[in-house]
Amino acid sequence: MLKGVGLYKVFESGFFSKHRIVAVDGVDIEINRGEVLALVGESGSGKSTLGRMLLMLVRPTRGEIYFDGLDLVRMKAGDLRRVRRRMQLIPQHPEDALDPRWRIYDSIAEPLRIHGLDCSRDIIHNLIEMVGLREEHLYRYPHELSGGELQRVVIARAIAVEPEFIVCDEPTSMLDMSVQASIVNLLVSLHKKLGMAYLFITHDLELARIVADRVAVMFAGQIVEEGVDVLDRPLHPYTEMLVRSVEESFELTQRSERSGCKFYSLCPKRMEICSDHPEMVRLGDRKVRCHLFD
Ligand SMILES: Nc1ncnc2c1ncn2[C@@H]1O[C@H](COP(=O)(O)OP(=O)(O)OP(=O)(O)O)[C@@H](O)[C@H]1O
Repeated sequence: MLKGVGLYKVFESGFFSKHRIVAVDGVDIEINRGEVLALVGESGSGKSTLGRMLLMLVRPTRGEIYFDGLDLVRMKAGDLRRVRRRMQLIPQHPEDALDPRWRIYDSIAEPLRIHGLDCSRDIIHNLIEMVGLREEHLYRYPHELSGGELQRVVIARAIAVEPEFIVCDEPTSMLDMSVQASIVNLLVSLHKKLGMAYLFITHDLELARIVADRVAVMFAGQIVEEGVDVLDRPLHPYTEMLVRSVEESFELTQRSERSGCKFYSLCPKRMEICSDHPEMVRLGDRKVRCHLFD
């Protein structure tokens, strides 16, 4: 359903674009209809940039994105606006998605109005119930809701337009432990009921295990491994290290501009050949970018 091919994103800043950050470095990614793909990796590995690129909220420096065969990168702005209804974002900070001056009712109705869909009272009331809130919440302002309630509102707003694909970008990481589980349960139950596909971005490996059909592991802007039981049977040395030391923070040189494998300097299994760039290798239902499997 959604496919990214050879995606790169370079951020440039400073005078004469002196500073270059390669946030996404040659990613191929595919998400099937109704599937949950978890995207895991440490902070700064490029997960959010990749997620936002797939929604065309960030324009790729290079590469292609296809949604149901439609070429999003070359699409005209008006057509892209129409396709956007079918793809939504649930961001890490729910307050970013809501106008503080608007009542919750208007925030949920807004995407329906924009896309010329039915935004009658019954529809809005049904949406607020679907996310486990009550009618009274509709008439409050964002600052009158808790973090968990705000995230439920953002979810209601995202599902209002009946999307086929949602990027959930660390949707629970800013919430108290006590409400995290209830938001995950809500997202899982909505997925079962409505059947949309999720790209579920998280650095919480346990959460990825619970929600995902498939997991992709990102390191330094690249997907280094992808498949069904990646976290239980890791092949790439980086995934092994990530699984083993979930609680530790590695000293990573993530933005290293060296050629060859990005994980070279940290890899306990590096070989001479690893100074050459490794291609993604397919092993049954698994893909891994490592010379150990050439
Ligand atoms: N708008 C931007 N301008 C410049 N650099 C950016 C921009 N957005 C992201 N970056 C840089 O790109 C890299 C990847 O960032 P990104 O937010 O995609 O990583 P992430 O894996 O989602 O991290 P986190 O888990 O902390 O959200 C980082 O080095 C970040 O500083």
